[in-house]
Amino acid sequence: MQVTPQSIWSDIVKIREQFPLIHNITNYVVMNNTANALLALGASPAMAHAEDEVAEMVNIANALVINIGTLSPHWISGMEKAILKARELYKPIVIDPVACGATALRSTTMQTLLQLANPSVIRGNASEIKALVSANIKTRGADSSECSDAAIEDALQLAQTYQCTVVVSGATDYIIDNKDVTKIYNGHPMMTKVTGLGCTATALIGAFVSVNSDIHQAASHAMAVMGIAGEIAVKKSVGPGTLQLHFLDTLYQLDAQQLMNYLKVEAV
Ligand SMILES: Nc1ncnc2c1ncn2[C@@H]1O[C@H](COP(=O)(O)OP(=O)(O)O)[C@@H](O)[C@H]1O
Ligand SMILES: Cc1ncsc1CCOP(=O)(O)O
Ligand SMILES: [Mg+2]
Repeated sequence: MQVTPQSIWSDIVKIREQFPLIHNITNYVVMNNTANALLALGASPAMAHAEDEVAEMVNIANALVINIGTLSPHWISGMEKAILKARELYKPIVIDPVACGATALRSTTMQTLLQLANPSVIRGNASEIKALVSANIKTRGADSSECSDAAIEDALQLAQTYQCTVVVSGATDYIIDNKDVTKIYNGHPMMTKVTGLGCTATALIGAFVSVNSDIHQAASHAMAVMGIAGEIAVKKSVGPGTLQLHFLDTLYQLDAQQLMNYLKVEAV
């Protein structure tokens, strides 16, 4: 398994040709942004959380993204139904444990959903990944209070527990499973000043796993695209407001040459 400009580009072409439907049960804060990011990449987003329709939506979707950013009881039931249907149909499930460790509701819900889901990928920042492993870790909210390097051991443990790929995002993005560790060095600190770019990363992972069954490679491709689009967009931006706009436009215009010019990856 390698992560190269060519391997990333090959997946982007597939996404743009196949227009995969990505079903997101996500949060109020980022719904619009993540839908737009999926469209800009070339995928087709659907945001649906009602208990009465999620199974039908999963039925036609190519991947399911579960994000616990703004939880409530009915949403949790919807997430459970969607997960059960996705498992029945062998569709990939990607999980974002937003602010896990900040409140008991988030931590307990996440444990229940993870056991139910058998996820393909869990993507969080360092604080969230650590909180998933140790119940005594308390986080301050959606933003990480630690560097991604601090969660490598926890990510490995999580990957072993759920037999899945774990992504820890941050200055360096770590993509970790039982066998491989991939590090992506792309990105820019200003990305942490735009709410929802972590959730966007998780949604893009959904798009990549829908066209690439090598889950570790697909997740690495998504994080590389996030970082590269972020870096290019920052150059055109004067702050987080314009970064949000330029990020979408850059994603839409991303080409093979830019991947060659910008990719900074290391496989361990
Ligand atoms: N210090 C940083 N330097 C470069 N890129 C970063 C940095 N922090 C986060 N990113 C990038 O921002 C995106 C969102 O990641 P992150 O901020 O860790 O997620 P979250 O919003 O869930 O906390 C990712 O693509 C990540 O690579
Ligand atoms: C701020 C906030 N609060 C609940 S969900 C959410 C968005 C978090 O998005 P991200 O983790 O991608 O910054
Ligand atoms: Mg997040």
